[in-house]
Amino acid sequence: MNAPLTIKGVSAFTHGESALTAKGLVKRFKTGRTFIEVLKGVDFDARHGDVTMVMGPSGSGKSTLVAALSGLLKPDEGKVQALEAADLWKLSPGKIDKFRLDHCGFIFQGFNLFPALTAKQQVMTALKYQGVGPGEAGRRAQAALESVGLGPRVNQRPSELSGGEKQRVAIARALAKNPNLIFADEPTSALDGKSGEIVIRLLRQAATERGAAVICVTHDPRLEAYADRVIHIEDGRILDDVRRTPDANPTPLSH
Ligand SMILES: Nc1ncnc2c1ncn2[C@@H]1O[C@H](COP(=O)(O)OP(=O)(O)OP(=O)(O)O)[C@@H](O)[C@H]1O
Repeated sequence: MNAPLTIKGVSAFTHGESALTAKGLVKRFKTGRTFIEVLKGVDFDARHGDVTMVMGPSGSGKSTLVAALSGLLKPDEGKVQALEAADLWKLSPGKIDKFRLDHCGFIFQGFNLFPALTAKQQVMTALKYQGVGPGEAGRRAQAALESVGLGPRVNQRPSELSGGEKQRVAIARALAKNPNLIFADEPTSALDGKSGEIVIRLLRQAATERGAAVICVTHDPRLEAYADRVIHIEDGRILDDVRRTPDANPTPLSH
């Protein structure tokens, strides 16, 4: 699958082409009087069309790594080249925000939905921030929600949705803007097997069909079946990095 793709806001790219390259990432946190080094010189890269899983024990630095790669948390040392940004952390804070808005989709554990908004309004709001007009935003929000199987739920608020449905709204919101980079941090951990499977399949689809580079932090070894690459991190260092072929028929997560 090598057809060049054109995605809104970015020049054509090809499956397998580099989407993001980080070199020598170091992050320290101050705890009391001492500093703990959570990332110890991490080199990382991700390609268009790949689902890259980041796995490792609790506290190993996975979320910190994703935050540093995605412009959410400035590393103390190192460089992140992402899409056309040669050095993300050299950009002004406003430009980093704009980069995230234009190119990144985030799917985190807590859903981060606005309690007062319906599913459709959640997705529309994200698109409006990007400058999409209300009519177009409405159409794209409806389509995104239908694509995650929430067509009948578009007018429901978070309190009226199950955990799995909320996570699907968060995915629709992240995918509606056609992001080139998708960062997911434990996207299935709060979900039952069936909902988790829908979520990981949608991420797989975004990589395969749209050429998004999906970077997914997980504890769940069953998600490996959907990955093109599995990176193990321990104590702030990458231990191994294995390329694989995603399973054609992964075992259902509900089993
Ligand atoms: N803002 C912070 N201030 C101080 N320490 C922090 C901060 N954020 C993270 N840490 C510490 O950094 C280490 C790595 O945290 P991180 O969240 O990256 O790990 P993780 O691998 O994602 O863990 P988990 O799988 O439990 O989510 C942990 O020891 C954590 O306590």
